[in-house]
Amino acid sequence: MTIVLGCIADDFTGATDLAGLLTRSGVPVSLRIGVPDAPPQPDACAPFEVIALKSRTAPVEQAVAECRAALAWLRQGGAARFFWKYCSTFDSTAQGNIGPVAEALMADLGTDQTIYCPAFPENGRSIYMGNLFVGEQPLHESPMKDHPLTPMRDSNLMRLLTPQVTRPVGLANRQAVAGGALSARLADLAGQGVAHVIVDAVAQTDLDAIAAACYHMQLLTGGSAVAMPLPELYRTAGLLDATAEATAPPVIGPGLIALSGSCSAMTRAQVAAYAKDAAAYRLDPLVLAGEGPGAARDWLAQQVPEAPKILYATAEPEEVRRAQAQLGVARAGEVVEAALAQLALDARDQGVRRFVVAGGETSGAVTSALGVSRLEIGAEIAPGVPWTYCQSDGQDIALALKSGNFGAEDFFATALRKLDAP
Ligand SMILES: Nc1ncnc2c1ncn2[C@@H]1O[C@H](COP(=O)(O)OP(=O)(O)OP(=O)(O)O)[C@@H](O)[C@H]1O
Ligand SMILES: O=C(O)[C@@H](O)C(=O)CO
Repeated sequence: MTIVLGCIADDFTGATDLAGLLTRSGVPVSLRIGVPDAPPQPDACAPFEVIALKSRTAPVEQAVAECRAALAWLRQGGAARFFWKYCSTFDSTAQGNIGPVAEALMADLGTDQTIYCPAFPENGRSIYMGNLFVGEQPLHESPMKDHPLTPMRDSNLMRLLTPQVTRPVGLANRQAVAGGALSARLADLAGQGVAHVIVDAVAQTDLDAIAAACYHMQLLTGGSAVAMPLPELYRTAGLLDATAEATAPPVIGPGLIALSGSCSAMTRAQVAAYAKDAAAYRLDPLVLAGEGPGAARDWLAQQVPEAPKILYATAEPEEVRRAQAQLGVARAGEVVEAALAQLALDARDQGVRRFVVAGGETSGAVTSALGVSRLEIGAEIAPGVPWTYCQSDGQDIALALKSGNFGAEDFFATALRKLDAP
């Protein structure tokens, strides 16, 4: 099948978030882990293809190269429209790659304008006058200010994006979006040479209006929610006639585990809630850096595969800062990711088949260690978090990859319950 929309996501939880929201419309969606080595086979492609990268904190050159390779693969599969998915909290490092990737994709596609819309109202992310809010807080006052890898200290998307790009940045504000004037505003900005347009959105109706005005653009960028209306728009425009076949999910063995490397505020509450009833082991980056994950692996080896358990490095901001001060930001993250990846492998070899993983970077490390290349999208657990199915070492497994701030406080228990009763 020809690819109708080719999507590139900068982390794994973001990729499952996007794939899950697109799946709501009943279109076939395929999620690949990394750019496939083999060229796309038309009979093995879905109209919506999502390629998951682990490029959010990668240096600009590396992120650009990976995203251009993903674009080339998707174009080979027939895609003419593309979506660059980054975080709904616009997570990027000081040398952020959101803008450079967008500019590189625009250059490859020969297009002069794109939009930036990370808003996700269902999960409390909104944009007003170019400023991003998390719930009622501006981004820079929200818990995202303490993120271990991408602390967000400014809420203004124009100020965040401008240093990342070479061409002018502009704003299409809520008045233009809600007043039906977005297309005119984009044309006006294009006339002024504005290549990068931040678009306000505070409600799903705004996102519907944005998608309707922009679905024809070669490149759209944003969070998952602005992509959600695209399948229906493509259907109406005659670009898409496929509907996903209803297939029964594979039967998944009962062994289960939760692994958390996210230090986001919601994950901290979720870990605390789950640890009340599950066996829990806390990973300390300083111990991991000195002694490796041996003690955690021994602990895991003592656990019953079918019993609820969680291994987590999730910690309060002061503890994260303490580990980073001793190890450096990158090494602190790496030892945790490497340990959780090893523990996932151990768990699989012990017979665990149900994995709930919190954190995008963490999910990237775990999924890669499990040797997964493609995910089937299953039932949604919470907005932006579906169950997914894949094979690891020839075994059917289920993975729920949870973005740091998504899901309610009882997420881990809810996820595992919903696997059997969606
Ligand atoms: N105690 C800790 N000290 C220092 N770094 C930590 C600690 N615990 C986890 N980390 C690192 O913090 C990073 C958290 O990023 P991750 O993407 O996994 O979570 P998240 O940002 O909350 O999730 P998402 O991107 O999906 O919203 C990882 O690199 C992880 O290894
Ligand atoms: O957009 C979001 O918030 C998530 O899909 C994500 O990217 C978290 O890493």
